[in-house]
Amino acid sequence: MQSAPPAGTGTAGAPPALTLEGVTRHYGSSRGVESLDLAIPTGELVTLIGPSGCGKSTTLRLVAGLERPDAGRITVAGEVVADRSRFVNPENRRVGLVFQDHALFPHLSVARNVAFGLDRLPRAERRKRVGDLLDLVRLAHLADRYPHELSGGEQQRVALARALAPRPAVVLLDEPFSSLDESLRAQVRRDTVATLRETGTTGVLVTHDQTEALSVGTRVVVMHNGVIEQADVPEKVFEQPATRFVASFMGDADFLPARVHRALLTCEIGIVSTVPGWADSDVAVDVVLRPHEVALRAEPNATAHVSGVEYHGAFVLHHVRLASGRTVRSWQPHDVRHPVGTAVTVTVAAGTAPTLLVGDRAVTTPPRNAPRPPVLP
Ligand SMILES: Nc1ncnc2c1ncn2[C@@H]1O[C@H](COP(=O)(O)OP(=O)(O)OP(=O)(O)O)[C@@H](O)[C@H]1O
Repeated sequence: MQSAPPAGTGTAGAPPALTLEGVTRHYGSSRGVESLDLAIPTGELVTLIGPSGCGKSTTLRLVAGLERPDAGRITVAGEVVADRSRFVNPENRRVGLVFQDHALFPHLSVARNVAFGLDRLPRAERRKRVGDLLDLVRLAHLADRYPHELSGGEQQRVALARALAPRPAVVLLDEPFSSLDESLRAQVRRDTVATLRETGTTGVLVTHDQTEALSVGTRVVVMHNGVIEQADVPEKVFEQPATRFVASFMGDADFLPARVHRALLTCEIGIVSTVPGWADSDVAVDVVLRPHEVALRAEPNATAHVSGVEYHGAFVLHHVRLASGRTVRSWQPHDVRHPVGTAVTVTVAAGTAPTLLVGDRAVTTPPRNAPRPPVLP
């Protein structure tokens, strides 16, 4: 499930900055990662997201050379760094690392931290490179300080400068903002992304935060149980999730049993939409409804009732219990609040083209051998 990279990245004719082909790593009987396939062109910033234990860190460790794959091949800027017969040590891969805790050397000054990976450069060149990097991350005035004399955001910028200094082909960022408090986080994230873009650096950024994954990544890779469920541009991952898992993990989603009959999608709440190209179908599916697509109208005779109201500031999330006992959620503007117990009619906002699932997979064309909808009495 891989898509073409977004326009504007990659260098014509150049190999991808990073390629994983069939990369597998098991730990005894537990699956770390399984058959990962991914190609990241130069200049892309890919975000890697998934629940705890899905294999994100294992993927980074394999690329960094801190682990060996059991099978498959990893290529960095056209050079095979790991496969069945070859294993390049971490220090000889063109891979930079930025960790959550920054992992700076406490006994070295800022400048010497940044210079750490540059020992092969002549002294004058090394000094120039360190100066350029400190200018880039706006820390030249703190070059002689030690890590404990820096704020969390400054430490993170030093870690980024240190990772970029040897001109890596790829920088791996393992939850780089999670130790920063909320107010600092957004600023450091903006600075980091700007620095990566300015230097044209290819990045893989692991995050737990869906908004971060969608807003920062030129492409988002969603992992689950050691496999890649979907790798695509953020809009596709959110608006056209490939699987039930991606639909529920990336944003809020409710699922209702539905039917596509002669190109008309219906479910418990009535007609949802037309489904072009399904004119000859009569298929049972599940429809994915996002709370921002669900509209409510108070109506005394309606069979659905508001079962919960959550105030989120700008918006109010309404939980609605349908006649079947199933629940859907609806975002309403902050000045709309239907009290618990209100009878409401539920509809889907005009123009919505919801995701349809057969089993756990999204379908865009009428599936062969799809389940027939139950015959209603
Ligand atoms: N050294 C190890 N020995 C045994 N099992 C391991 C080892 N490292 C990872 N695993 C297992 O491999 C799977 C993937 O772990 P990994 O650390 O890559 O997940 P993750 O997505 O990074 O999780 P988190 O978000 O919690 O950091 C998990 O089931 C984990 O228990």
